[in-house]
Amino acid sequence: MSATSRRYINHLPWLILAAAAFVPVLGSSYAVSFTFTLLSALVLAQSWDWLGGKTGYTNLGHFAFFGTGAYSFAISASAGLGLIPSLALAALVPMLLALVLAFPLFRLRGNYFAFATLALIPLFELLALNLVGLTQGANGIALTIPRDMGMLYGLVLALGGISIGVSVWLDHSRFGYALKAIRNDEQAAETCGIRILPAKMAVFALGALFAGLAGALQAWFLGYIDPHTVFGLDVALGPIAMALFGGSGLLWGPLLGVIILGTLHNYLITNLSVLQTAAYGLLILLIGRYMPGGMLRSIWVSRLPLLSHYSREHHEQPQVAGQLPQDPAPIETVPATAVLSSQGAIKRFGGNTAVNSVTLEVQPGDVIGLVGPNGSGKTTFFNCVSRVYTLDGGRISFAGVDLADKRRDQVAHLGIGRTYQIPRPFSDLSTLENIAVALMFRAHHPLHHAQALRVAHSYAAQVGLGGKTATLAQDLSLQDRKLLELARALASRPRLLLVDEVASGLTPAEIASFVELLKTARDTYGLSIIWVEHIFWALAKIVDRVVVLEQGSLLAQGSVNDIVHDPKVIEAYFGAKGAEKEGK
Ligand SMILES: Nc1ncnc2c1ncn2[C@@H]1O[C@H](COP(=O)(O)OP(=O)(O)OP(=O)(O)O)[C@@H](O)[C@H]1O
Repeated sequence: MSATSRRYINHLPWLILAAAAFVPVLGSSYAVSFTFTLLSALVLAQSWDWLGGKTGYTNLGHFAFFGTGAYSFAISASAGLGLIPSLALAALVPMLLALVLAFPLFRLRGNYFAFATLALIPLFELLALNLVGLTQGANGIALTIPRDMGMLYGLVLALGGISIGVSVWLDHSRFGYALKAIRNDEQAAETCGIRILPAKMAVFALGALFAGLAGALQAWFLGYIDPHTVFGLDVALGPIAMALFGGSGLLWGPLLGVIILGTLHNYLITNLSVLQTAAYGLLILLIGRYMPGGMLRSIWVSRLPLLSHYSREHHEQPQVAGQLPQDPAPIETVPATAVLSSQGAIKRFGGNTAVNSVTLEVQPGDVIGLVGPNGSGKTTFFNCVSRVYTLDGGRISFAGVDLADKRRDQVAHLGIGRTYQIPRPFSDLSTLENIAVALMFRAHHPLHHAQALRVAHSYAAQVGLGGKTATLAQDLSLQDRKLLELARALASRPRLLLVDEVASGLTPAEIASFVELLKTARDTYGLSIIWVEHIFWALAKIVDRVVVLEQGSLLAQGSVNDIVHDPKVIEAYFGAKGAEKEGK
């Protein structure tokens, strides 16, 4: 196949959209109505996917915003408000509604979120039925504004094009990366400095705005709405099924789903009227069973050389020639005061006191080894510092700032970076994108997304991942994922780095090279480090002091040599007999 034909195939979806512009010129009025319905479904499916596919929240109640937009438009147009103000209200009301609903809804995750949003649809249908003064109840509203099919078609086409433009923008923007980070791991996203609730609210409201406008156009197109037409559960899930069918999270997934399922739905309605819903449902079940990621991700599409790029999510991989672009953020001077101060910190889980009155000070440039038997509270202490947990007593402050009322992203912005015992990179982002997220959302000198992606190369090279910048984090080995987490944490430019059990699962050579990396990081950035580790020989190479926890309490602290010979520590690790043996 020639390069030109290949280029056409690459731009096929845009050509399909462009072809839709000619339907009113060339097609029958039936074709215009049918394409209008498909475009309206495209706006709904595409806007649903910003929260569903990009952010990982299954919002089954997206249609509630469609209905709210339809009613806002119908009510204001019937009140003689005029086309533009009525359309503006149809955008504004669902958007404001989404912002209000976001507070209770985003307290939920996974299936709970999905079911809570599903409940919105019957709830809004009931409201529309009962707020008779506003909605005229079951009688519905007949629109007085005359139908202008040319304008309607132009508006829905523009809205469809803009909704795809928004999806493209999300793939190339800082905001889009925040959503992808949230989809992967909310806690890790916060650790990179992302404020997750406003990001989720913004994408929820944006989707509601588009759904509301689609509802307004549909109301105008139909000339009449009643509660069931715009809030009916039988139609509400259609656009979601379309996005899932085509390939949720992929740029062209919703469009493909809309074309195939929309056409099929239309065919079944006209040819199989009694069984059409059952046949449609069966087909969706079969697709879910045999192509769980949607059609575009199915093996036969992903293996076709010409179509395979449609089955992959967009990843940015700017190439850098010659010398790697260095981070423009200046290295901060090391402060004179204590970096971290824990005064009598207590954390309980029911009757289990996991951290018991721990008092500890970390001075600028200190490297501290935090050790203790399994379950002694080391990770819980880290989680208290990074505000995964709220203290039950005592106080932890960083550079004099009490962390008690800080969110996780604020803790990250103050200058605390961390890694996790089981690495938590953003699995479906590449090495480069993982690091770039930290560069985009750090407090100190945050970078624009394009620059962040270029500078990320130098952090990847620093930890030895220079040859794996395009590899998805989920495809990296355990050691590489740990290195990636270190690079991501360093890119945030922390002043204190919490490193949680890096050595487990690594070979001695890998551990030794990790120690060298930590030393370089300490010397380059003037970092303070607390390293939770069981392997004393590794700690001995770098730490200034070892702090021992046992059953949540601080048992001892001192040099590595003092600690390994301390009978209390030996007893904590090996029991009384071990201590006796060591004493002999
Ligand atoms: N979320 C939680 N809910 C209930 N108990 C918890 C929770 N997290 C930790 N614990 C308990 O707190 C205690 C300390 O656990 P923690 O993971 O902090 O120990 P650790 O010293 O890091 O252990 P390891 O070396 O095995 O990682 C343990 O008894 C653990 O079971």
